Amino acid sequence: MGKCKFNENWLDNPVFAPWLVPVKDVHEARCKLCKKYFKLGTMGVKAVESHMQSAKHKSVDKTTSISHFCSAPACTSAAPSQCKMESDLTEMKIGFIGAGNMAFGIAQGILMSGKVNRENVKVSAPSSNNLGRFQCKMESDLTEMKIGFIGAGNMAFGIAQGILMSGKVNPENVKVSAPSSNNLGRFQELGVAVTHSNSEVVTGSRLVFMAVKPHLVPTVLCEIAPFVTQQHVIVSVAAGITLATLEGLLPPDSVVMRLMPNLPCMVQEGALLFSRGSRARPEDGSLLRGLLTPCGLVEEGPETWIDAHTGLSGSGVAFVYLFAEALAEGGVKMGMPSALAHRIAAQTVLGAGRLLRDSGKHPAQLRSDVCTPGGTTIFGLHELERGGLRATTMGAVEAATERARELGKK
Ligand SMILES: NC(=O)C1=CN([C@@H]2O[C@H](COP(=O)(O)OP(=O)(O)OC[C@H]3O[C@@H](n4cnc5c(N)ncnc54)[C@H](O)[C@@H]3O)[C@@H](O)[C@H]2O)C=CC1
Ligand SMILES: O=C(O)[C@@H]1CCC=N1
Repeated sequence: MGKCKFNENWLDNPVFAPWLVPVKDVHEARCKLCKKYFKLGTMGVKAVESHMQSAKHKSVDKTTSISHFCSAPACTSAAPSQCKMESDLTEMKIGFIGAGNMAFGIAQGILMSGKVNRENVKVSAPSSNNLGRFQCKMESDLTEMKIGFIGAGNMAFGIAQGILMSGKVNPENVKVSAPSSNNLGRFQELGVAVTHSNSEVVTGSRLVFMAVKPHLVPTVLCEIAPFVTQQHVIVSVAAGITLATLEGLLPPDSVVMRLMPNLPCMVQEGALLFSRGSRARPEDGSLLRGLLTPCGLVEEGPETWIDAHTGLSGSGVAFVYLFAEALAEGGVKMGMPSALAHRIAAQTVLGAGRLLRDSGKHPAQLRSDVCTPGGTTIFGLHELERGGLRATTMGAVEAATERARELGKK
């Protein structure tokens, strides 16, 4: 999916106009009230709406709370004063005749305001074709959804932090389980509930992330199976563990998905790929995507890609860290203070990554842009080629992918 650009028309929206500012990078925008840049990612205007719904923004933008109702695309021409005439939105019954894109856009906008009660909205259409997304979207109002994590390790924390930073998920609706209290403190600091009981997480959640080490997944699935119903969505992040294994150990008709995230979800710059199990509907995929979008790039693909993504990106993060460490140590070897060299290496990796992603250029093109003929870079690149960096890196992705496949067979 392409990355969204800033649309000048958004500035005509009276709800956005008081705070939204375009910036040099067309894939970003700035909130002048929060003094914060935020990415448009693949969400476009939804990212703008999402920022507007964040706790931080709401805390500084008290004056526009009523006009948030107008944030749906179809409401952009309505003035805030018109909206204020509707004094009791929570009680109002709202109907849509027709379930097309415009109805969906308006419904989504008014529900995101949090001021309209989902139960008070009804949609009619002659066929059920378009109705699923209304049901899914209404049901999935993320602020209401109960989310569980089984396993309180690094990856569970990364995802929890990513989704909570969006402000869309209420920390009170999140619960995490682990057998010991060792890792639970940092979750409590996020405001989420903790327990030692996996079954308590399942019974109290609609969507459950299975985030234990792969070899523990079968044991934990058998433990929770009696509590899993068709209303649950079980999302495993365990490397290698296949959808067939997950479905085979849970009750028939369980809705299961397989997700491979990576650690930068923690800073909302993850790269995530998921696959739906045989009983997971497209709406379940949309639900997961909607939930995880604040964690970074979220893609859906066939299950055969998940192990490759594990090698390329799940593990790939560690390969990049190794390279960053080596860059810094090169600087130290050449006489630079260690702390400074590591700060510069981190910034170099970050800057190179952002330019690669945001320019859309092939890495070979950017590499060529850095190389002055007869200059420093080509001498350095020659050394890397001599050392087989490219082949070694491809081999690392292959080895990690094969290991994921192997884990899945156990
Ligand atoms: N760390 C990473 O960068 C990534 C990890 N993953 C996957 O995420 C999963 C978790 O990995 P990490 O978070 O790195 O591991 P971790 O070792 O940091 O966390 C595992 C957690 O599971 C808990 N646990 C152990 N037995 C349990 C049980 N019976 N019931 C409930 N919780 C139990 C542990 O107490 C710990 O909190 C693995 O399956 C891994 O393949 C996927 C992508 C990236
Ligand atoms: O090393 C592992 O097995 C996990 C999966 C991908 C990243 N960490």
